[in-house]
Amino acid sequence: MSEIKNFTMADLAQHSTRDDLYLAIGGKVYDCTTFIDEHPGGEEVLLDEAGKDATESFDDVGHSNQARDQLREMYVGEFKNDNAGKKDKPGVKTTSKTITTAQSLESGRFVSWVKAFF
Ligand code: HEM
Repeated sequence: MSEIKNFTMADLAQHSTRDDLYLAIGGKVYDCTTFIDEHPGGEEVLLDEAGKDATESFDDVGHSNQARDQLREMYVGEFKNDNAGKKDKPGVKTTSKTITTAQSLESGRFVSWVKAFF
């Protein structure tokens, strides 16, 4: 009966319109459809974040405790970010690969310079 619904990134993205607007904040998913007209910060910012993880933008504003309390009424489930971590890893790999390639290029050049000299 009171089973908790889990939302993946893809599930959340299904609710990204003005008439069906979910946001993920702090690992929880909220149905903000009716709240959109009441938001003191306007509808535009909510529409921008619709169907996404809005944790950062929500925190950046420094919302009051009253704002956080309002969230409770909109709770619909837990956010299971299946993309967590995946985003960063390729970037890190690329960087270290670039450095390695650059370094080996450098030493390669140095070796041929030494060979040419002698
Ligand atoms: C369902 C989620 C949200 C709730 C319940 C909520 C609630 C509120 C409340 C009650 C205020 C008045 C000030 C305060 O009490 O802190 C406010 C202001 C504001 N909110 Fe939200 N908010 C939500 C999501 C967002 C998001 C995702 C953004 C994205 C940037 C945002 C941007 C703002 C801004 C810019 C203001 C300041 C408006 C002003 O001072 O002129 N809010 N919000």
